[in-house]
Amino acid sequence: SSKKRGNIYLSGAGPSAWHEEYPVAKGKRQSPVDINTNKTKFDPKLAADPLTIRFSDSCCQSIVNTGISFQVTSNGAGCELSGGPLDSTYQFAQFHAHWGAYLKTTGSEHTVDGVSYPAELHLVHWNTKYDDFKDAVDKPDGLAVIAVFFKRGKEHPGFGKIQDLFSKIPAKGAKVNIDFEFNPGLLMPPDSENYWTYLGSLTTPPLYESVTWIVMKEPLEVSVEQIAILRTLLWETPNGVSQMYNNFRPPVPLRDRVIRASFG
Ligand SMILES: O[B-]1(O)OCc2ccc(NC(=S)NCc3ccccc3)cc21
Ligand SMILES: [Zn+2]
Repeated sequence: SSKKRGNIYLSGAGPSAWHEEYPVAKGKRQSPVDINTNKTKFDPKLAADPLTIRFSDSCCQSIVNTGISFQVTSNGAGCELSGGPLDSTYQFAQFHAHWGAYLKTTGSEHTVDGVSYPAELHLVHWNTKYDDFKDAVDKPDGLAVIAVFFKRGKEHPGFGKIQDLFSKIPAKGAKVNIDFEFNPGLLMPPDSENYWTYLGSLTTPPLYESVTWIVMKEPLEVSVEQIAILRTLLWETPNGVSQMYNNFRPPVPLRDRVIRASFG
């Protein structure tokens, strides 16, 4: 039943079976991938035209439980991305995350030299050459996503303000307004100059090959309790409603791609 199939990670064989319904899952520019730092290529052009990341205090409107993550949605006002690998201006649409299970080291989608982080944040932007997000979402240059790894360390009070809303979105489709100022720029690591970039895809069905990935080299520190709080979100599983975790796609083959680095 559709209820049973509700959870794309836990129904059937999970991510390894997605190709049955979405053949593009075995495509040439799928994500996530392992970032083998011995095979990345420094591109001085990326440093010559620095990535310009602009966020504002007034750009986050609401938070929703999508059934596979939380999602903070934005009308994009004053939040734009350009430069670096991008040939156009991209507007901020939403951020969400992927994470692992208690006491496990997995959780992120991208890995670095085969190593996972406990969680990975995605800040999603769409190319303003298109009319809107839905028009951009399946175009080869349609989306640009900033990925920020989470690592266990000191508490991140800013992210904590978003997590305080989790109890208000207990089930798939639940949504509340964000009635305080939250600048997503708070979620960027101290050094956001150093990143890797490559052409890839959505990491969840429909897996559109429409994403220019910008993966920050430096992780963001959050507390171990904050990682645990991610798992207090709830989702449907074949065995009923339970804690949300392991909502990540493991890395897929890089195929004929080179990951470029903005740093030497
Ligand atoms: O790979 B990601 O998890 O991180 C980056 C990212 C961006 C977007 C999505 N998926 C979306 S927006 N699907 C809904 C939708 C699907 C098709 C049309 C409109 C709307 C997933 C990811
Ligand atoms: Zn994502």
